[in-house]
Amino acid sequence: MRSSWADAVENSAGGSSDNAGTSGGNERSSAAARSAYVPPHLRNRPPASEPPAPSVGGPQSFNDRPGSGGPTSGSRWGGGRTEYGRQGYGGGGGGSRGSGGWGGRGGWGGRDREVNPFGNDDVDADADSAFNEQENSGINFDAYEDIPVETSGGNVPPPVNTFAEIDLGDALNLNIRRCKYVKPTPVQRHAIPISLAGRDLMACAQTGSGKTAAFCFPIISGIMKGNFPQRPRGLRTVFPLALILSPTRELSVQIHEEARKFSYQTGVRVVVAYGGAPINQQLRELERGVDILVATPGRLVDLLERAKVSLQMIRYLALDEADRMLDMGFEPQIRKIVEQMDMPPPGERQTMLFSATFPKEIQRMASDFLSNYIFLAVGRVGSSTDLIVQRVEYVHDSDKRSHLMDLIHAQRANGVQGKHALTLVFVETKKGADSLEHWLCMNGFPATTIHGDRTQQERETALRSFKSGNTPILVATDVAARGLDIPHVAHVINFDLPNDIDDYVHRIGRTGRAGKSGLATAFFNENNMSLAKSLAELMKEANQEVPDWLTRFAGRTSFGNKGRRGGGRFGGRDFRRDSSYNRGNSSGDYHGGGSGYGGYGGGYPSAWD
Ligand SMILES: Nc1ncnc2c1ncn2[C@@H]1O[C@H](COP(=O)(O)OP(=O)(O)OP(=O)(O)O)[C@@H](O)[C@H]1O
Repeated sequence: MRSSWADAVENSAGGSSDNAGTSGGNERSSAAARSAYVPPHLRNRPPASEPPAPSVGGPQSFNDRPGSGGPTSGSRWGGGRTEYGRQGYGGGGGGSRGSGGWGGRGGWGGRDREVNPFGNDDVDADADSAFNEQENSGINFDAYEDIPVETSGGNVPPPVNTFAEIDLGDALNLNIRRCKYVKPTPVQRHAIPISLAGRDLMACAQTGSGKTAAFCFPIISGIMKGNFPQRPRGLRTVFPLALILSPTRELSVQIHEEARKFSYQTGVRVVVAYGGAPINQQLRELERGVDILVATPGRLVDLLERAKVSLQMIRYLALDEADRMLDMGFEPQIRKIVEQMDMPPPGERQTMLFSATFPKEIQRMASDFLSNYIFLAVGRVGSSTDLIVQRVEYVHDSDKRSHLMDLIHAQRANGVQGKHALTLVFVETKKGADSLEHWLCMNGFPATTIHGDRTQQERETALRSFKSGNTPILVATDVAARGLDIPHVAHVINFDLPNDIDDYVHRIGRTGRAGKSGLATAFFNENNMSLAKSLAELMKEANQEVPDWLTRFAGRTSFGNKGRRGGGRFGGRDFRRDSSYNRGNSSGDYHGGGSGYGGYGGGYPSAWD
């Protein structure tokens, strides 16, 4: 235990045992309740029942739970915090500029006016000044300059250094300037030319490094410029050209918001569909036209079974958090969507898989969805960014709460508090999240929680209150571990460590994003021994100080460490380069790519940047 933090620890303020069970709170839990397959003759009937529409939340005290009390004294922490709920996310944007260039149910219809997602009127002037100042949203590009990049696959298109080098189209370029993106991040430098060249891609890049834009830009640009067959008209079924799948509702909402900014005034219409929100509202948005559909798998399967969406015109498929989408929880739904409905097969669509982590076994499975693909790794697969200072402290379960309080007090004493210092606390169970949130509130720390047992409206309200700084502590299960881009998360605390090192990587990746620094603290004890080796390795790779006691635990193989991160810092990432893979695929054309896939050291082209 570090003395600087541990010195302040006093007697435990009451133990909690939040470690039991598993985390939940994603589409997995709702998947079981999905309606059964609807035969064609019953399709297009109105759905039998709808989930109730979320009510508009009013002002609430302290956190987002009615009746949740707590001390009201203290400068920033006490007092009645308010969260103002609003209607849940309904789907695509609001209107249209009327280009409607793709017929059928794509593009913006003539009647609608497209709402400006940048939220100001004088966007052009704003964009120009931002461009001229050569400013950006604070991203520190120097932090990324020395990151090694590996690509493997045949005929890899060269990377670019600027957005100007790529012909994304004027309207999209203007939006990039409106977003204040001055130059591409490393993953964007490589991934965008690969995708624009029409190649399938499996891309692995660190958390917070700009993967969303890396898959959105080529899709939007491709739809803007593409010459697609007329989509059927007059049916109650819509035919999107692109599908972006993500594992959680909140992440789908976030991707939708980003994609709407990137596609503003391009004529490309983006709609989101996710579980827990009224389906009718989403159907209305779909019927107004959709080019890019962002969805969670469960809600999409529902829409497909109701024949409200057809995938037969899909030209672009992107899986964000692809390893999560293909793990045991989601794989059946993903296979159903991608392989068993009407989506064109690999080779006839372009497929892009993105994540910060990509275990080999998942890569192997993912190759089913790809054709002659390029593998791109920016930094080591599954590594954390050096921008995050990682601390790990030995804390018994019974001491965790008092230790947490000490950390938060220390933050306050250091002046790191308020709107610009949000703290995200990860716990293992939904019950544990509720209990810790309640305890924090009772002790004068404004906290809220997000997990799978809360209603979608509660989840959205909690997230909004956290983002705004009204409730600067968010207690979360893994539902918030992936993809969420929340500015000002200064500290991620793993109150309960996850069982899998990749989950740890995603959790701590909620801080230290887009070139900014962050802090991650983990409470480690005897329950986490199986993580000791991979955690010590990960920290070492990221140039972090590894406590001696953790190194000792890591050295004890009897704790069942998997140690699957071994093999050198920058080597052996594309599973196709493994000798075992090549033994089983001596033809070398497993991916339909024909020649060039000779495996590691055997003609499998690999380039380092
Ligand atoms: N070229 C750029 N210039 C400046 N900021 C950028 C650029 N590209 C992306 N960003 C910003 O960087 C932040 C992180 O991007 P994004 O959420 O896409 O990361 P990510 O790689 O998908 O992370 P995660 O692995 O956690 O999902 C966002 O706030 C985004 O707006």
